[in-house]
Amino acid sequence: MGSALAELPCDDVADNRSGVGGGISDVYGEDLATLDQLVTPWVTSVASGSTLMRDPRYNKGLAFTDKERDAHYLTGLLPPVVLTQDVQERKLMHNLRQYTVPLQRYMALMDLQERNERLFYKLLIDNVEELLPVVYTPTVGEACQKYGSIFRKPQGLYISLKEKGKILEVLKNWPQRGIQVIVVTDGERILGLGDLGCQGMGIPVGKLSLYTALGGIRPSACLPITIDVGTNNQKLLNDEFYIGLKQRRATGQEYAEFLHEFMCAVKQNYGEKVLVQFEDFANHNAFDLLSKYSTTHLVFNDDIQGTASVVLAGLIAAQKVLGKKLADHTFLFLGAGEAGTGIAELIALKISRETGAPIDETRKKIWLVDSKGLIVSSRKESLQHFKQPWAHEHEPVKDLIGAVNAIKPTVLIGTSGVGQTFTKEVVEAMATNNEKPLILALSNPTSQAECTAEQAYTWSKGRAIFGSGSPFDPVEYNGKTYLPGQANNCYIFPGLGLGLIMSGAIRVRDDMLLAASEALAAQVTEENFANGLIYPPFSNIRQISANIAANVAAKTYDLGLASNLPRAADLVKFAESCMYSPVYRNYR
Ligand SMILES: O=C([O-])CC(=O)C(=O)O
Ligand SMILES: [Mg+2]
Repeated sequence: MGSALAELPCDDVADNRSGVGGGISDVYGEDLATLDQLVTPWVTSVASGSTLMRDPRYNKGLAFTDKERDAHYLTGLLPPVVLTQDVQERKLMHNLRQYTVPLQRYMALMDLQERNERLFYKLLIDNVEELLPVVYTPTVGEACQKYGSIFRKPQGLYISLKEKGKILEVLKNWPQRGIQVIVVTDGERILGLGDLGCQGMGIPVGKLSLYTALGGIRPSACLPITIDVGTNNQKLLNDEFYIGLKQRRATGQEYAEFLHEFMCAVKQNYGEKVLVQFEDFANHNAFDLLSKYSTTHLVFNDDIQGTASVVLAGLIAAQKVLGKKLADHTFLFLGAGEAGTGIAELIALKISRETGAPIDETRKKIWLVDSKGLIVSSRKESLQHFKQPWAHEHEPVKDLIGAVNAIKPTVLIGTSGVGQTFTKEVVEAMATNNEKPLILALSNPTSQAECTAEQAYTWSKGRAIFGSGSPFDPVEYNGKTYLPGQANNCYIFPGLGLGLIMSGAIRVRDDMLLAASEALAAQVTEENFANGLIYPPFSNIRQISANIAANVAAKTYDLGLASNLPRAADLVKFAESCMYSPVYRNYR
């Protein structure tokens, strides 16, 4: 026996087989058992008694029925009461709300995930707006900073330089088969918090929880990985609780070879159709890794491509509020790294697709400012390669306010990783030049946001259309309530991933990102627009993800990059039917 299906007798096999995981049988065919036997160095046995209760995938706590307790040697191991999952959920939400410190809520949720996985996902799905900021941005940032101190159980796979030459063996140690999504970081640029080394693990863990909760990928098909090549963070190197290698980062050829071994091992162990999401790598590696592996693997960089796709969706939606086409805007970015240049490139591509103008031309509507000022042609020689396409003809401008005054953008986007850089002067200049300035402060977590929602609304006298990477509460200004949108890539990657997996995609293409953006933009309702929103609320995110997945899958089929045939007639229905449900299963 190898598959999760076989581990426990279970009444509702249908649920088990739904999922992109039923997906297991769809994607891997009936070969899974064989595949398992080939790659697994151990045998799974049927769990019962206390072992069953200690396995978070199967534990139901007080929700085990008397019949189940009887059949699985649990009688007496639990107090007599039998609770429903709904009552358990209410109790846990009540308990969570007692904690006032976000990190305590984070730790309580991580404990739940390790104790009772289905209940964890039920909470997350049913209370997404309340819990997203806890398991994800911004609290996950603080968790990574303190990961060494709060570390209890490894939640993903750690691959350090010590494992050089043995990465394939390390992958085989991971207990689950049928992996469909890997989120990997090397911890060098965690959100806008910089190099957190091995403690970046919180990010792949958090992203993958959202793959399941928001995108319906089975938890057991998700693999968080942290590659530890050292850290240049002296504070961590001096910290006795630091969990990673205490050495400075490997770079250059040593780094490239290690990552190459990893990427080859992943393909060898999981095949062509495993999705590898690169997350929070530093600029100097992120672009190279993406371009190197996008022709041989199913890879996606969330910070470059996911962020680009979510921002483009907001801009497409905003056309309705602003009454302007994308091509009629002038865009200015503060920050010319992964997010900035990634978004800029996708906007240029979209305008080019819409107008037929060559991308070299459409890029000219887009300007970027980095730490040295406006990116202009006279700086070209000294610019990193990913900034060069944005070096347009203009005299040098030394800072953001100078650039706002010179370029007069209609859209201002912050991707600098530096907080409080959209000053009052900058926002006021945007409001002077535009009836409705579109301002996106995308850097995470909240402390790194270029400005707060309150600042954007107050300084623009309530005229800004504002979105941010980290969540902000509604703002009262002049008797009116403003709802800031959260332009975070978590709108995109769960649905995109689902679409790639359900179609059996073998490569990611920009057209799939455009398809994701269009699907997301189409979910914004008149009511949302009336509230000043350019994104739909998260409360409906599973449906949104299913729609994104369907559009991405359709594009994948159209491009001839889908390997799961035949194509389902109704891709939205198919996406929905693939999604993992956290409702408990009955054990026979
Ligand atoms: O994790 C988030 O909230 C968004 C993101 O990818 C980043 O800031 O690096
Ligand atoms: Mg990221």
